[in-house]
Amino acid sequence: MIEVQHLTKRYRGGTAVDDLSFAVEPGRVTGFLGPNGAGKSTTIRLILGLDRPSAGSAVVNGRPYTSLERPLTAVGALLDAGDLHPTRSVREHLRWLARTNGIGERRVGEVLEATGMAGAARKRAKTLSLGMKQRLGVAAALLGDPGVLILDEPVNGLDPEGVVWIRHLMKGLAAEGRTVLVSSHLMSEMALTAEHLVVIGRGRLLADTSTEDFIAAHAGADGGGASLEEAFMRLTGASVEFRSGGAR
Ligand SMILES: Nc1ncnc2c1ncn2[C@@H]1O[C@H](COP(=O)(O)OP(=O)(O)OP(=O)(O)O)[C@@H](O)[C@H]1O
Repeated sequence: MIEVQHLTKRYRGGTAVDDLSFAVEPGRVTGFLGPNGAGKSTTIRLILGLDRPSAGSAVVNGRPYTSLERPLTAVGALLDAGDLHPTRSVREHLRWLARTNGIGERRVGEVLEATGMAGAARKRAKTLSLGMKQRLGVAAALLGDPGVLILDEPVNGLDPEGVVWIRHLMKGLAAEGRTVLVSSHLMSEMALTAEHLVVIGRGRLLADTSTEDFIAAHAGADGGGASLEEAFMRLTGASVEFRSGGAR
């Protein structure tokens, strides 16, 4: 379980996360949505102890991430899939992570199989496609068999087979009773994957509800046939900071 309470992060230029409170429950996939610049990545960085909050707190299983003894066995995270040592191979990267977290060698083989990366185990990081880097990032997140998974834009760069694979993977992890928080801009994919949504805009909480209720609550005047994309755009319209010319 992830609990965020009155979380605030101010930068010189403004406030990225503004008095944000929500909880991510185990046993379901929670989609973390918001327009560009809404504060999703900053919130995730604060949960993972990669940044310090200006105020408020974020805890995983009741404890700040930085106080977890073997963090990879509690929380698996995919942030920037490109953040790899360029000349290290796929297997070496996972071995290094396993070694530094007290995780046995056998688990490396298991996550390579689980992510479809076994055939690419000897490839160097710099030669991987974006989709393969994403798969390696997911493999690293799964390495410690954690009860909590945080995935920032995991669908980026995946081919259609990969999109279906990650969808089933996330649902399967949630069905095992794990806590799964996933950020994405792909509303059609989120509609298929996330049972619950936390939606933010300009660093503030806009909605914390089931996907079904979210769509129903923000349906158009006629009420029928609304998609998650339409509901999202209706709710976040006022929070969008970057709008392309000609867009409504
Ligand atoms: N290190 C930083 N210094 C200053 N401002 C920052 C920093 N990191 C993020 N911000 C600002 O905080 C706000 C939130 O950014 P963040 O990356 O968290 O949004 P996001 O919801 O993840 O956006 P996107 O969907 O585009 O990835 C933005 O206005 C961004 O410019």
